Amino acid sequence: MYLKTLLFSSLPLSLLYMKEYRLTHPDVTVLDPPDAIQNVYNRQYMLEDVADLNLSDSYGKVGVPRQLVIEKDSSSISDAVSKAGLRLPLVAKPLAAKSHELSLAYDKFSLQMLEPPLVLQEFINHGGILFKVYIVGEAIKVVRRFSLPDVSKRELSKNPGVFRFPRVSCAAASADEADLDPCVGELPPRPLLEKLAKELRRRLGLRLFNLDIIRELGTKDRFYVIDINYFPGYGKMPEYEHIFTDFLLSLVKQKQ
Ligand SMILES: Nc1ncnc2c1ncn2[C@@H]1O[C@H](COP(=O)(O)OP(=O)(O)OP(=O)(O)O)[C@@H](O)[C@H]1O
Ligand SMILES: [Mg+2]
Repeated sequence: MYLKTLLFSSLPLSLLYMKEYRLTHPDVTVLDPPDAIQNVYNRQYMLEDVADLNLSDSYGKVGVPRQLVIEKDSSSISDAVSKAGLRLPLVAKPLAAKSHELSLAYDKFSLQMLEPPLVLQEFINHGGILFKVYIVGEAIKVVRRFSLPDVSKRELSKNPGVFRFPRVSCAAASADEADLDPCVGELPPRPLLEKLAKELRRRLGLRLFNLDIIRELGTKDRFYVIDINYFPGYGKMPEYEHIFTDFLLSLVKQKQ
């Protein structure tokens, strides 16, 4: 059966056009609606659904790092951070998720060197390992990646300043083959990920996305979602050919 599908990435221009197009072409399957996609393009809102979900069961707890949005005025950042009670170090991320110029701020005084608009997020030590959880409709695939190393209290006092760091996902090698400490490298429990993916599919209104998840150092079951990407590089997902084909076939079946 012939299935017409559309993927929309050039936002927000396509938004209006899409709404009209959907009305005039009801036979076309839209994989994910542009307004839902747009929500995960802004770091202020992208993690809101994870925070609201506040998932906690016998397999673990999933939250988001505490964060603060700074719209403008870098001189006010230090006060805003104190007021919000955020702990250093902080990861500074541009508000627009398409920009990847991230930095790590070690001390309060250098916060004024940051350039708003940005999101400041508490840095969570996680043993330098990150879990990329790919979601394709009902399917979930998890891979391990090397991530930023932990920051000790000693380093924190010895290294004042703001450090820009390169795009970690481009540099990071797969940690799947690495000989890792089981406390750090063990994949998050499958039932927990299934629950999380199911809820987020519904709340975000999306079918094609990934989650960057870390496990807090020294814990077995305390997880944080630090980033959500729409339509990530599925080429790096093992078995993507089967997973994607099955996904498209399931759409055909639904249509029938
Ligand atoms: N709150 C945090 N605690 C600890 N490490 C973090 C935190 N936020 C980000 N990182 C580290 O910084 C990296 C990049 O962060 P993030 O994924 O939010 O940025 P990004 O620009 O969207 O990157 P990418 O496109 O590579 O996913 C993460 O892979 C992780 O190593
Ligand atoms: Mg990321």
